[in-house]
Amino acid sequence: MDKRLRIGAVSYLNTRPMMYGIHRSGLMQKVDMVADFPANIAAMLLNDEIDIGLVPVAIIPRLQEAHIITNYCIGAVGRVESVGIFSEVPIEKVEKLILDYQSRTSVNLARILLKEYWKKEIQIEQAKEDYRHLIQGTTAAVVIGDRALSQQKKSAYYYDLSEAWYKHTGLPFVFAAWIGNKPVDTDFEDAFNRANAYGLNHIDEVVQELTFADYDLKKYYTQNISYILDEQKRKGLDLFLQKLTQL
Ligand SMILES: C=C(O[C@@H]1C=C(C(=O)O)C=C[C@H]1O)C(=O)O
Repeated sequence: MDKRLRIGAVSYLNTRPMMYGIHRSGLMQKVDMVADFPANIAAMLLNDEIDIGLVPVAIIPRLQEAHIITNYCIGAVGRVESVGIFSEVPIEKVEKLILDYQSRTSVNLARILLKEYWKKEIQIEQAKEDYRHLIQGTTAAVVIGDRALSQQKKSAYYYDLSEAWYKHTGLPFVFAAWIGNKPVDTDFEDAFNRANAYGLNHIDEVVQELTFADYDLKKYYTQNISYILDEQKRKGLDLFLQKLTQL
């Protein structure tokens, strides 16, 4: 039986190098791809509407089975530039934090860092729809993805959560990884690895296809997002999952 695999990916700019490789590989004849914001891809994997997703790692404990596949992820070693707390006042003065409805990992990272790194208790509110106009006075918000790259031009203060994590733990951070909710055939995983690698080896071509005024994408893909899921990233991921249970 030849069942098509259903794959979900994050629709942000940060996945474009991976998508470049996947779309140019033979895999597209074997899979159905959907793209959406991270919280929606997470819900699809949890509901078994997809078999593999580039999902926020914070949902790993909620999956009955979580198989991390490929050697690639959406990670960062230090500043990521697209995940942060935005505010009009310094963090010491912030009284309320609104959490991005598109995120599952970074909103929990913000809560961990507020507790352990900034050592600050504040009122937390979950956003339901666009909320960035509410960043005013002592109300701050977590914003992720392309909107965060643009928000840096608008808000007076930006606290990069990957940088804060690095200062706090000395480890890289993994935001999202390719995760299957059932075992994945090794031939498929090998081909998927090659497809991701192909895209990451063609960053100049990826950048040429895109127009984005608010940030230098070549810099974003080569100095901010760190795509290789190596030992240090796995350590960072394990530590994050451990801290998540203590929230
Ligand atoms: C680095 C990023 O990582 C993202 C953050 C996620 C989250 O907070 O749940 C999920 C997927 C990633 O694409 C970003 O969006 O800028």
